[in-house]
Order: sequence, then C-alpha cells, then structure tokens
Amino acid sequence: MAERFTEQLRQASEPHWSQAVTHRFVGELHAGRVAPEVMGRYLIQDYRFLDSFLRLLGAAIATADRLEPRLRLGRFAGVVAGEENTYFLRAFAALGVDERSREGMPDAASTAGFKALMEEAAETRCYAAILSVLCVAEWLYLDWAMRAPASLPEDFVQAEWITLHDNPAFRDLVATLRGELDRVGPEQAALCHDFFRRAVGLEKRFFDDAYAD
Ligand SMILES: Cc1ncc(C[n+]2csc(CCO)c2C)c(N)n1
Repeated sequence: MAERFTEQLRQASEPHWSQAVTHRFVGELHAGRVAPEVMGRYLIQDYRFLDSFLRLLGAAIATADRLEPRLRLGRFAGVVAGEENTYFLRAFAALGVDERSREGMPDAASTAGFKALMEEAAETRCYAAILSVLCVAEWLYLDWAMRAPASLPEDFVQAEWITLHDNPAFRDLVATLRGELDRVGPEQAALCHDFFRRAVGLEKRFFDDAYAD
C-alpha cells in the first residue's frame, strides 16, 4: 500500500465521502440555487458547532508534538474566530434570520452528533484522533469547493461559502492537516479510521438535514 495514509482513510470512508461532496446541496450551491430557507437552516446549524470546533482546534494546538504545526493551527484558529464568524453574521442578516429564530431551532441530529464527536475527539488528548476529525471537516469541504465552476453565484451568501472553503490559505491548511495525519496516524491506525469514518458519515447527514424539516 503505497498510498498516503489520509488517502487510505478517505477511501475507507466511501460511499459517504463521495455522497457528501456530490450532494444535492453542493450542486445547488455551485449553481447559486440553494433555496433561502435551506441555506438559512444549514447555516444556523453550522454556526452551532463553531464552539465545539474551536475546542477541538485548541486540543490539536495543545497536543501537537512540534512547534511548526502548532503555529499553523494557531493562525487558523485566529481565522475561524475572526473572518469566519463575521461571514455567518452577515449571512444571517442577508437571509433575514434573527437571533430569536436561530435560538428557536433545535439542533439537528447531525449537529448534535458533530458536537459530541468533536468533544469526544478533543477529550482523547490524542493528536492523531483529533487530527482525524479536523482533517475531515476541512478536507471534505475543500474537495466539494474545488469542484465549483469558475463562475460563482451572484449571491454573496452562496459565493462566499464556496470561496471560504477554496482559497490558497485553506488549501495550505488542508495540506498541513493531511501531512500531519500522514505522519502521526499510521501508529494509531484503528483509532484514526474510527474517528474519520464517523466524521464523514456525519458530513453527509449534515447536508441531508438541511432539506429535512
Ligand atoms: C458540517 C460542516 N463540516 C465542515 C465544515 C468546514 N469547517 C468547519 S469549521 C471550519 C473552519 C473555518 O473555515 C470549516 C472549514 C463546515 N463548515 N461544516
């Protein structure tokens, strides 16, 4: 098996990986045709796990065994806590989603599942397990975003959701996460496979849930 460890993980997560990156939501997003209520529901749910995500990222920063990835992950934490947060607030304003309607919507099953998985991974204090979940959350998003046609939707809510997940800094981040998981994962292969596979299944269900009311 000459393939990179992360490529083995990705292949083992099929068919869910392919189902996620070619999901109806992705096709509609690329065409700029996601219905506003679907986009609103999706972003409300997505914003819910920003907190757990930052805790997971913090756990990666704390457990990395080298300074270089710690610095890279630290810079990324700054982006997530800054620009990414601003996007959500601008998108909610454009979609007419106010705080009360956000608060009134319960967590979808996939949202609750993600929060639990991120916290479980963070609590292992195992860099390889933590990276497995982070790698899915970033790499799977880069994969679908890179499939977008050259002409982006006019609607900034949809266009920026694509460019947030496909830009030079984000590609570099995914390269770091994959490189780190390739390096430290093989020693704990079974643990990595378990977290990676569960995360990919949740990514697919998360898209499904945007259409379920
Ligand atoms: C369901 C779901 N899965 C993955 C991502 C991707 N993602 C999660 S946090 C983060 C960091 C900021 O860019 C990114 C890219 C998402 N947004 N929603």
